[in-house]
Order: sequence, then structure tokens, then C-alpha cells
Amino acid sequence: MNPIEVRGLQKHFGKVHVLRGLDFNVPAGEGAILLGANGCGKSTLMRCLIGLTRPDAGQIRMVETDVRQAGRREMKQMRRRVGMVFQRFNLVGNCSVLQNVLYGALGRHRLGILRVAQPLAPAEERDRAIHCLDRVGLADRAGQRADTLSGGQQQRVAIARMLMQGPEVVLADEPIASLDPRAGREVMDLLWEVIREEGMTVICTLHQLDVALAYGDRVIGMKAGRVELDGPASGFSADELETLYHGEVRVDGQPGEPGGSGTPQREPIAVAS
Ligand SMILES: Nc1ncnc2c1ncn2[C@@H]1O[C@H](COP(=O)(O)OP(=O)(O)OP(=O)(O)O)[C@@H](O)[C@H]1O
Repeated sequence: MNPIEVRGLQKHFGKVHVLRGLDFNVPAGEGAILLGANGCGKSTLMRCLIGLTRPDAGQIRMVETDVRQAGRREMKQMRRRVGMVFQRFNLVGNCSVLQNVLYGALGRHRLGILRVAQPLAPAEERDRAIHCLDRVGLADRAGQRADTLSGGQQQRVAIARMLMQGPEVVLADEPIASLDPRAGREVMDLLWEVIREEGMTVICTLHQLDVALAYGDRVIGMKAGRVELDGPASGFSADELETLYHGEVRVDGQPGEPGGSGTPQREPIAVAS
């Protein structure tokens, strides 16, 4: 069984038909890049995968969990196995870098916050958190407030927090959209190194076509609520990917934005708990 399986997925918001019958699997260890213009339905798909939005029809299996049928407990167990990386990092700015990484272990402990809040966290958890920070090159910043770091550094802390969680699947929602091109490349290099080393399965939404072609094993391109193209990244040219941004791209019938393959700023999906 694949860690991510989607069949016939449909979602409406009122009269707007946002997801129009999506079908795809992501096999274990694959890094899939999800592309598509603003308003084509990417975030709605990501929210459905993690159980934050209820589809109208179709099936979703995430790490063997039937997301549409799962009760609270099953959903919580599934979310422990699925890490998230967000456009705006979602760190607790007034907490230390180390504390933010420790929060990655929150879902693993029955006593929750009592096991991960810094004065109470056992030495082995702190050591693991330092090890994760070391992996992203920021062990020397452990005691610093998270909001004093640069954007690129904050995203590296978010990757360390994801490592601390130890998920099998990672959903990354425009992880480099808030970063300049150089910091964005560094973060993509690190994220891809980490997920390869750990053998994680990934869906990563991006708006930069060159980055998608450079990193993805696979590209899934959405247009107006449908999968328009899907295949190995090596099989697509930048011109083919550009077609995702032309014509009727949005699900709400509004015109697409000129230069639509740019990097929009918007709210992240939400924190999975
Ligand atoms: N909770 C909601 N209620 C009503 N409409 C929604 C809701 N969430 C999304 N939509 C609508 O669904 C459509 C697709 O939105 P979605 O955020 O999934 O697109 P997207 O491809 O992620 O765009 P972007 O790249 O800008 O994030 C839009 O028309 C949006 O207004």
C-alpha cells in the first residue's frame, strides 16, 4: 500500500467545485512536487489529506488510515505520522529554538506538554532535539529566541522540528515562498537531503518551476481542480509546466493572475496537531 492514496476526490465550497475528481498515489520514498496556479485547489487538497477539510466524495488513505472514516483517535495517530512544513514556518516566536524543536515530539507523549516543555523535558529528548538542530546546522542557536533568526534559519528550525517528530510522510506547503532565492535553494537542498536520508514520502507545493524540475522525482500539476499532468519531473519541460498557469486555471471562474507562476503570500494551511 502507498503512504498516500487519493481516489475520486471531490470537494465543493458552496457553488464552487474545488476538487473535481482527483486520482493519484505517492509511493513510499517519493518526493512529489504539486504545482498549479493560485486558486486551482492545492491547499484544499493538502487540507483534505490531513483531515482538516472534509471532502464530499472519494477516498483518501494516508499512512494506511482511511481519512474520511477515521475517528478522533485514528486521526490523531495518522497526524503523528505526517509532518508539516509551512510557508511561514509556524514557530513559536517567543520560545527558544530548542523549545520549538522539542514541540515536534508533542504528539508522541501521553503526557504531552509535560514531556516536552523545556524544564521538564527528559535529557534524552533534549539530546535528540539538539541532534536534530545539529542536522540542520543550528545547534549553536539552541538557546536563542526563534523570532530573532532569519527566515531561512527559521525554516531550518521547522525542518529540525519535523525531524524530531519523525514522520513517514511530509506535506510541505510552499516552504520557500517567504524566502529569497538563495535562502530558498538552501532550504530546498536541506529539506530534500533530510527526506532522502530518512526515506520520507513527500508532497511539496511550489510555485517555482525551475525548483520543481530540479528537486522533484515527480510533478503533479493541477489546473482548475483537476490533475492536468502527472509524471516524472525529468519528462517535463519548463514550457509544459507553464501551461498550468494559462487559460482557465482557477476553480472559481476568476481570471488567473498575470505572471501566475510567481510566489504569492498567503496564510498557511494550519498546524496539524
Ligand atoms: N474554507 C473555504 N471556504 C470557501 N471557499 C474556499 C475555502 N477554502 C478555499 N476556498 C476556495 O477554493 C478555491 C481554491 O482555493 P485553494 O486555497 O485550495 O487554492 P490554491 O491552489 O491553494 O491557491 P494558492 O496557491 O493561492 O494558495 C478558491 O476559490 C478559494 O476561495
